[in-house]
Order: sequence, then C-alpha cells, then structure tokens
Amino acid sequence: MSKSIKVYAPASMANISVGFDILGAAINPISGVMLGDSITVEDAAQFHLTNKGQFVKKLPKDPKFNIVYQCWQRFCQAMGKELPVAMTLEKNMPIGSGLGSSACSVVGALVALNEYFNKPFNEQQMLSMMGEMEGRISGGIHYDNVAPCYLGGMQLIVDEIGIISQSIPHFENWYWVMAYPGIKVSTAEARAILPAQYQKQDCVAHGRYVGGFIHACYTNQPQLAVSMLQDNIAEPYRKQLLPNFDETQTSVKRLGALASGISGSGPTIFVVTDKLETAQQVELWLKAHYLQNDEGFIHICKIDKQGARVV
Ligand SMILES: Nc1ncnc2c1ncn2[C@@H]1O[C@H](COP(=O)(O)OP(=O)(O)O)[C@@H](O)[C@H]1O
Ligand SMILES: N[C@@H](CCOP(=O)(O)O)C(=O)O
Repeated sequence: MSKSIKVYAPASMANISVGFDILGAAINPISGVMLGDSITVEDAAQFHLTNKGQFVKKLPKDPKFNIVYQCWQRFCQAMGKELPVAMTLEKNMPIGSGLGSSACSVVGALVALNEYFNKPFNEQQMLSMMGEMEGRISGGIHYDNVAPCYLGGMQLIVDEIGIISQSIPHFENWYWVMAYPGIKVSTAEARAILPAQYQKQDCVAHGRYVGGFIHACYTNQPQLAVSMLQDNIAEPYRKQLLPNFDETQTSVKRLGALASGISGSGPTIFVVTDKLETAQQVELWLKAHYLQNDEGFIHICKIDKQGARVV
C-alpha cells in the first residue's frame, strides 16, 4: 500500500520584543485560517519536489536553493543513504515577512520526513537539524521560529545541557493582532544592520525586560508582563525598515492596545490586547494605515499550542 504523510507547520512570531533570538510563539488565526506551510511526503522511485500555494512564485527559481530540497538532503545525510520520495510544498507563507516563513518550510519538511520514515530522530535531534537549516538562509542559527513552529506554544531557547528549547506559560486571554504590510524584509539583512556590541546599561535593561517578562508569565501578572515587552536590542535599528512604525505604535496604543512590537525581523508587527473588540478596532486601523499593497494581510491570533502536526 502506498504511504503519504502531510504536515502543517504554523506561522510564528520570534523575539516578542523582549527575547531577541531566544523567545518565540506559534500563532493561530481565530478565523480558522491555516496560516502556515504544508508539506507532503509520498512514495516515489526517485526524489522529486513540487511547489504550489499562494506564494510559490516567490520561491528561489533554482529548486536546489529551496530549503525543502536542502532539508531532504540533510535528512538523507543523517540517515546515511539517499531516500527516494516525492515531496510537495504548499507555500502559503509570504517570504521575508517576519512570520517565520522559512521555519515553516524547514519544520514542515523535516517533520514530514521523520514521520514518513517512522521517527528515526528524537525531538532534540530534530530541533538541532532545524536550527542548522534555518541558519543556512537567515544569516545565523536562531531557534526562535523553528522551536515554536515545531513544538507549539511560547518557547524559551535555553540551549544548554542538551536542551534547546522549553515551553513557558502564556496569557490565554491575550489576542495577538498580526499585520503583514505586504513588503519584504530579508532576515539576513535585518540581522546584518544590528550593532556588534551594546552598551552595559542596554545589556542590564535587556536582562531586566526578559527576566521580568518570564517571571510575570510564571506568576500570572499580565500588567507586569505588558510593561516588560520592550525591545532595546533590535527595534531601534530595524524600525526604519517598517512603514511608519512609531506612528503605528502610538495609534494602536490610543485604541487600547496593551503593547506592540516587531514580529521576527519584520515587517509584520504584533499588537497585544486582552479584549476582542480592541483587537477588531486595531485590525481596522491597521488595514487602513499599515498595509502597503494587496499582498498584505491581518489576522487576529491566539498562541497555537500544537505546533507542527500531521493533517
Ligand atoms: N521554502 C522556502 N520558504 C521560504 N524561504 C525560502 C524557501 N526556500 C528558500 N528560501 C529562501 O530563504 C530566504 C528566506 O528569507 P527570510 O528573510 O529569512 O524569510 P522569513 O523571515 O520569512 O523566514 C529567502 O532568500 C528565500 O528565497
Ligand atoms: N530572532 C530572529 C527572528 C527572525 O524571524 P523572521 O520571521 O523574520 O525570520 C531575528 O530577529 O533576526
């Protein structure tokens, strides 16, 4: 009997303002839209990759530069033999959006292959491969998209004593309004513009923000958590890449938003609220003022607890 495995890998927001490269969450639109890539692995006499989906035209022209192809190669290397399978990528995530598009393809491909071959690799081995593949195309290994996309929830990257990432509690009643303006920001370029070194007072403030936020999540103090959602590492340098970022932050705050910031390396922004009506008003404002073209979109999201899954 022929075998076929299809995996859905959700979008994610990395950094969440306070945790540059060490904090990220998978997201799920409340509308029911599946915001992520899907990958299918099926029997074949020799390897073949088919691409389809809304953003298929934005993929590299040379199929060997498609990260899904490179994931298959890396998986074969880890297995010690060439594995003849047919893979299909449904590229539903815009590239260079700040929503972990490359992570969706990496996680989807590796999870689908691992499932198809009856799970030869464990969670830590899989995460390690995912980080390596993400690092190839984004200018440095960072797990804050692949870990939440793979495992779901809000993930803190610890990367010590053989543990890459662990789940931390989040505020279940928060809505995350995600607005992608429709323009591209390359992660590699957005990483390259960051300073190589930071002032001592900035390091101290950063430690206070991230430590305070994690503490507030564990002790269920939403007000403290909101006050800690500050980014003094990436936002001051990257906000120039986003359309009217300062004005947007001020306007959504006036509408009642609790906090806002850059999702991943941008240009998507996230806005946090604990009321659906506020989220809807923010959505309307962003639609009128933040979207730059027809490719832009907005979703009111919750944190996706499941991560990548067989569908
Ligand atoms: N399947 C894929 N999905 C997304 N990007 C891919 C894929 N394969 C190769 N790429 C390349 O990887 C890079 C991803 O860009 P990046 O700015 O990191 O996107 P994102 O932040 O959305 O993950 C682009 O140069 C893109 O052409
Ligand atoms: N921590 C990374 C996250 C990049 O996320 P992406 O969705 O823009 O790829 C960074 O900030 O560079």
